[in-house]
Amino acid sequence: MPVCEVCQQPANQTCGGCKSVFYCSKNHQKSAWKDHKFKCHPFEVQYSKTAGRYLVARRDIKQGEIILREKPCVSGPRTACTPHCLSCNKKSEPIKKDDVTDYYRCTSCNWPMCGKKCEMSNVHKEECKLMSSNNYKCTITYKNPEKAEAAYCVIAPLRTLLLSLSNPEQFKSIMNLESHLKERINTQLYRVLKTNLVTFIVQVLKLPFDEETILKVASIYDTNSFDVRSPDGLCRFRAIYTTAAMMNHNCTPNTRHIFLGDDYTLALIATVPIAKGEMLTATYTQALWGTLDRRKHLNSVKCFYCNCERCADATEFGTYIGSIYCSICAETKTEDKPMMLSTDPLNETAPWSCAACGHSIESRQMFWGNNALKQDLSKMNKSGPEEFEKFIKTYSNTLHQTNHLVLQAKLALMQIYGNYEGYTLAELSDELLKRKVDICHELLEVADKLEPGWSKFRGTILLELQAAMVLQTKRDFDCDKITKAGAQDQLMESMILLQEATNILKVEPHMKETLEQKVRELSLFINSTSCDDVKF
Ligand SMILES: C[S@@+](CC[C@H](N)C(=O)[O-])C[C@H]1O[C@@H](n2cnc3c(N)ncnc32)[C@H](O)[C@@H]1O
Repeated sequence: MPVCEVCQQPANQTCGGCKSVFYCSKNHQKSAWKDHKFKCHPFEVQYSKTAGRYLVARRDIKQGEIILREKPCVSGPRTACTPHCLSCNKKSEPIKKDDVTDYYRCTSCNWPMCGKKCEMSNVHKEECKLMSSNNYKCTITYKNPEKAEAAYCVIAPLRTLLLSLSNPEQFKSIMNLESHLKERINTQLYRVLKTNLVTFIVQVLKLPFDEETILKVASIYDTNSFDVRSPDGLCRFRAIYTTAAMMNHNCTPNTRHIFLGDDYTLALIATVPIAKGEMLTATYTQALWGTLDRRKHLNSVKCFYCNCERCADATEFGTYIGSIYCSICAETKTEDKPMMLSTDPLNETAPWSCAACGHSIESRQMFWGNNALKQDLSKMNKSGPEEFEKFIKTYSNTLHQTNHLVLQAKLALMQIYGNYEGYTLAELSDELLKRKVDICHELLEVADKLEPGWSKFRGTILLELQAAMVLQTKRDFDCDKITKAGAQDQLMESMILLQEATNILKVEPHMKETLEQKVRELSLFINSTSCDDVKF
């Protein structure tokens, strides 16, 4: 018989939030809430030999439910980044004084900061005192503001090490996280850290930590930290959330996370219904990467090979996102040209072959080909559609319509058509408007398979799609391509998409009001179309 959390007497009522504690009465549940609310999670930590600790649902979790809210335990700049303020993490803006351009700098330690307020902030106080008392001054110069500065690699580990004095409990919980130091220690990055970071902590700041502890902290960051960005994209840093860090990876995750408020509280959201006993998963990679790239990335930055259902399926749930057309069968005139597929997707060295003609290539050739085209994509002029459209056309004999590189080009096009200068929705020709709608449909079909449910990816596509569809309906009606009843049906269809986009995205910072406004505007418009004399 379970016992009451408060009085230890037999209890038959359970907390509905976590289903893990019991109470004998409503009164005792109420009195315990002020402490329990910080521990009331609908999940628990379990362990497996192959994947370490992971989170499992203790009860059924609804789609869209916020599963966890957690404040960062510790945070700091990324290992190498362009100058950012050490306090508010905002990208540093140069200022011009007496013909000299430079950043505002902390008057004690010389690190680029925003101004006096940031310089005096609590987050910077301790590290600044320590650096100044050891006569250390930051040597970053204002030369190339876009250069990633390796000097930033010392700050986040330093802050974590200082926690051992100011908050030993928190320090302990961080040191308890997976580090993979053994796998990282002989890498190029850790050889550099051994010189830079360890020297800085031990010799410059004269702190009493050994090399292993210092590198373990760096390694814990690399394994567990979240890449945090402010909604406007100006602030970027990494932070450790010790509970969320228990979440394992899956290439088709069932959660997504957002950062809320000035303190960047992490909110974890269920993107699909999660049944009691199921693992809660996040993705540590990109949905629009093929299996070869995802598994290589996970192995190099998180030290494991993913063996999830998507990785094990050579077709990646029928999307064929990592595949290319067979070069031997390329001339086939049919709609379904044969594709090259990995003969063993969980083995990155396995050859790729064509089921139709048996032609086979080494996986390294796939890597090289992917890398070369990825480089092309990354260098493209992102302010207009021309280069992305040309890319898709140029490689249409090799890359099929849902190949990952083509999808990345289409994602860029979805954003450009309808949003960029010269390509706003109203400025798009009928042909380009149709192009936008078609691209959105294609991306949505892939998103439904690879990031289903309430993922941000699906929400964003739905929002773009409905806006383009509404305009297309107006234009089609105005030139008598469709009847009024047909137009109303299409608008209702757009409304369904908009409502789903709203459900998915309204939790994102600053999105709720804009989305609700869009729903109001579209419903007013739909109502107005029922008048007899309507002109759309
Ligand atoms: C952020 S931690 C997650 C919690 C971790 N399992 C632990 O015990 O602390 C990331 C590490 O978990 C492990 N991991 C996460 N997802 C995994 C998966 N799908 N398969 C195997 N290991 C995984 C890897 O060791 C990875 O570096």
